[in-house]
Amino acid sequence: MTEKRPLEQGMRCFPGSPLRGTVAVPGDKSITHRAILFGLLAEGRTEVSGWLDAADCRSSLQIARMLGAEVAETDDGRLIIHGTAGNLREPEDVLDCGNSGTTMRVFLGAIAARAPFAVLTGDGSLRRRPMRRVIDPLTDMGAAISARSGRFAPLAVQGRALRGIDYTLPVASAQVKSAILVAGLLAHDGVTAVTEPEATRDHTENLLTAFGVHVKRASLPAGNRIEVEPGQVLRGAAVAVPGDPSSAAFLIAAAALVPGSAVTVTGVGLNATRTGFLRALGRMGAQVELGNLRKVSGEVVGDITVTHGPLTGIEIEPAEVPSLIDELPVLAVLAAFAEGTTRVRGAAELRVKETDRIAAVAEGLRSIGVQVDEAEDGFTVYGRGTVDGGAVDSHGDHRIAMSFAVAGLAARRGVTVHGWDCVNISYPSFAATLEQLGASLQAWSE
Ligand SMILES: O=C(O)C1=C[C@@H](OP(=O)(O)O)[C@@H](O)[C@H](O)C1
Ligand SMILES: C=C(OP(=O)(O)O)C(=O)O
Repeated sequence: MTEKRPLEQGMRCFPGSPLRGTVAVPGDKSITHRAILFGLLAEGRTEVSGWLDAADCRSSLQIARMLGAEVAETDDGRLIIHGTAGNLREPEDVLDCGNSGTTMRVFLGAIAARAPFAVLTGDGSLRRRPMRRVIDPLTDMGAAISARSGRFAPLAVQGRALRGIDYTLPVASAQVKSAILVAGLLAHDGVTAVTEPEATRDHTENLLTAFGVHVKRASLPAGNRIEVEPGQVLRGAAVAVPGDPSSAAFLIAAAALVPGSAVTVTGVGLNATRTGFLRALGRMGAQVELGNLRKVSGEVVGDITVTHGPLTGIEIEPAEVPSLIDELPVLAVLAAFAEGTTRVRGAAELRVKETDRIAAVAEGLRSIGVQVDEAEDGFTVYGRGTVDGGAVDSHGDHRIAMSFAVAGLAARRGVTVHGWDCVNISYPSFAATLEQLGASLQAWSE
């Protein structure tokens, strides 16, 4: 799990003054990836405001350019994309997805249907993540994809005319759902239908609609069924990306933990497939208020205000896991400061993220004096109201680094996070925003 990483930043996070103020968070990572991909596939001009300028989305942007999109970045932070109308160019070099699972899996759906030949790779973490989950259904659609050891990146793809598929997701994954829907849309013939037994984030469905695609959605006893007909043209669109609720979760958690805090995070995406963390926090007894609710580019957006207060342990049920999957590490930190036991089950997917997040959460919590049990599909945290502190390894995983930074703001001795650079994957301004709210942090080079 540990890789030697040269010249990284570390971060010391101390308990101190209350966190107070009103801040915004950077754009939603999932929506930014999709806006870039659909801008590449569309006919005409796509304008993306509020996009997430962070390493993962830069991987998507670079790949979109290599596949033929013309992209300009304006001084006021918009992307102007001139699309290819689905005629992808053969990239001259390997497509580097960096650390981004979403880039590799979702772009693969388009590449398998339309790029003459392409090779996708990524960093050491991404090259260990499972790819059969996208390779198998795309192969059933007629795709020609070769993978290292049959299941890992690098992936070599020879574009083919694909046919539609009727597919039930074996794992609740929005990335897999999106890859299949995109491939289905670009297929030569046949309707594509995806059934998801558990609801996953539906930004692909919402954004395709904004690009003029007819997406049929039904809620059936077996789960959501989403259908697309091939041959539909994506038309360039104006997309306003809301703030990322998964990034906001760290600020919200910090405000809930640090005595005397009151923080408002504005313009956050509140799509119900993403708000499981807020619901869980409410069950823990936190004071969470939503305001200024509105709809922007097909997504519900609003402001979240959180004030500090005592928390109690809760149960996270398997069915709610997809709605808070990326927030589970920071929820584990909240659980450590709560009174009582918090149990998470049905979250085996955490083991195949940027690192094994179950192992990393358990190791990190133990390093700061918290009792925790690991299960194959989750963890149990024994909260005692207070936490001692210590030093934690991020394992190069942005969500682990930020979760333990939050712990440091409330732990008696603070927390030192080794391997801080990875925060640039999704939230480069995280430390600056915490400091703006009044947090005490100290960076150093390792
Ligand atoms: O579709 C997406 O944008 C994402 C889906 C989730 O992954 P899975 O599809 O692997 O569940 C999530 O963990 C990831 O951060 C982003
Ligand atoms: C799992 C994540 O992203 P990805 O799968 O795109 O690497 C994440 O951001 O927590």
